[in-house]
Amino acid sequence: MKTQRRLDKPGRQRPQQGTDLRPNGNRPTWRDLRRGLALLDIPRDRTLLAILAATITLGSALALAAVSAWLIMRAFAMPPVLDLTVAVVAVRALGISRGVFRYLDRLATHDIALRGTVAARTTLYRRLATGNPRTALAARRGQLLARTGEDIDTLGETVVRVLIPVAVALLLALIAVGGLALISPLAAAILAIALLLSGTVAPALAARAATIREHAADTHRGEHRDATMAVLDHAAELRVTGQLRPALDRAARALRHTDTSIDRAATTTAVASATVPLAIAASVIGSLLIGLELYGNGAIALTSLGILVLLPLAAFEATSALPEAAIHALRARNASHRLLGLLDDAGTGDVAPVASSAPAEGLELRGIQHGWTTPLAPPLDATWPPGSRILGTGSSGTGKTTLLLTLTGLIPPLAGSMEPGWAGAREQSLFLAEDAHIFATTVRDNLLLARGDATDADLLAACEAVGLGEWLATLPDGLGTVLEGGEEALSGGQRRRLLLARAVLSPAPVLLLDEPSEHLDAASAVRVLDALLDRGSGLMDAQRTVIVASHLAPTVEPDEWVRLG
Ligand SMILES: Nc1ncnc2c1ncn2[C@@H]1O[C@H](COP(=O)(O)OP(=O)(O)OP(=O)(O)O)[C@@H](O)[C@H]1O
Repeated sequence: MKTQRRLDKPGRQRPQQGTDLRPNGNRPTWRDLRRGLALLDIPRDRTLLAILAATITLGSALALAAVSAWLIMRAFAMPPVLDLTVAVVAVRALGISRGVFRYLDRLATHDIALRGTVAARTTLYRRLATGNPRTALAARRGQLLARTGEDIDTLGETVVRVLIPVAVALLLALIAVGGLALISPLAAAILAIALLLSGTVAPALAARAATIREHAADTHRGEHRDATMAVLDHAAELRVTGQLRPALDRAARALRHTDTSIDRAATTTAVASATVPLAIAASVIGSLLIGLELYGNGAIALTSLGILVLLPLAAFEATSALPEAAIHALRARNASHRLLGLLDDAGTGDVAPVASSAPAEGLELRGIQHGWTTPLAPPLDATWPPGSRILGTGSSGTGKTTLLLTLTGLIPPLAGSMEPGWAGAREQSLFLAEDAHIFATTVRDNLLLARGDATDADLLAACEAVGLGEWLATLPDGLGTVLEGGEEALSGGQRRRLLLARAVLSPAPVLLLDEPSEHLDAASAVRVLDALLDRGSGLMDAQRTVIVASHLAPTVEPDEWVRLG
């Protein structure tokens, strides 16, 4: 009995949510985060500037607290007003410098983060483009988007949310403790301990709570959802086989575990949240008691007593950002782990990109078996000299696209070999995927992708050859017309023809086209297929090898049929 739905095509792995385990099962580590941060290429000098600006920002708050305390206490003694003016001006200056330096700090940190994400994205794109093509082909589109989008953003934010705040908290703690030590070393020691506790215990607890929550979301909530869906989808069968009660119990148990985990996470979060105010209270009360005693003995002035009490309040501003930093560090560690999975899978990026001017050598297949995990067809032996016209047919899912990807050298075959080899195949061929991208730019730029040095006359001739001449004549700016929204600006048939024009323009000696007639009306579809398979049609140079995958039957006879399923 089928109790679980499988939505993916067989062979494709569903990624886990949250704490993403790599396919080989290993878990994210802090080393992953270090390697991930290296991708950001963080410049040392800019980072130091950002830390300086952020420290001055919070340092201004600290100094503001000290000067205000002094001012309050001094004003209490009602001195001549001129005694207070310097302090009053200092309070204003510190208030302004705080705002100014916060702005500079934001500019500097965001600059580092944004440059970092650009660097990481460039590395990832380059690796995907030039590394093992199977990595990008096997990943689902959503997965790639998440890695290149969200995960790299999370990694970039680590600069703003973790690295700079931790460095600033450390610096500020040193300054505050040092400043307080000038008045009372004992009060400074208490402040140091309180800062250490709130800077380590609270972040550790916050991170622990986040891990518990994530684990609950990954496992128990997933179990609950699966068990509930099984009951909802198969209640009748489960009742007949006596499995309904155990299935309901399973769902209830998973829900209980989810609730327990969430409660545990909430308790841990509550303790983490209480740690910082408790540390502040301990430090302030300690300072007050020490200060009162010192003041009573005449060892310090009233103004120093004020500073002793108010300074610790401001000293915790930097540490209070650390629990959030710890949670983000965990998130960035997981993102880094997923990214590195993709990068490592893609390899070192030393596979040559497709060069389209290689001479045609033809193809010689010896026992090729194509497939992702298991062979999709019996071994294929063939000799296709330059200029061959080959048609791969078969119903949906029989492996036509996979065969083309294999012959282009984009995914390795499960068995067999090919002349001119896989790198050679990549160099001499152009694969035109069914869903090849149309960019939201001009018609010209969309065509120049296939051959950068083509003239407007070449582009117009290619459009004419694929039946886009009339359409092009109606466009306001002809080749210069921008396709707003990319493929949304085109009908399905126009899109196919534009892709076909790319194939016509491309100088690659071997062309592999996946369903080139899709979305065309029935008569045009067969006409296009015939033109591709007929060497004399003039659509493609007679010396180019054209391999087409299609579920349609042409009216001309190709040089060879490859029948799949
Ligand atoms: N990226 C992938 N990763 C793993 N398996 C895949 C992948 N793409 C396709 N497959 C599997 O390979 C098999 C053949 O798929 P393929 O897309 O080659 O068939 P097709 O004949 O081109 O189908 P269609 O006519 O529907 O496009 C299917 O079982 C499919 O699930």
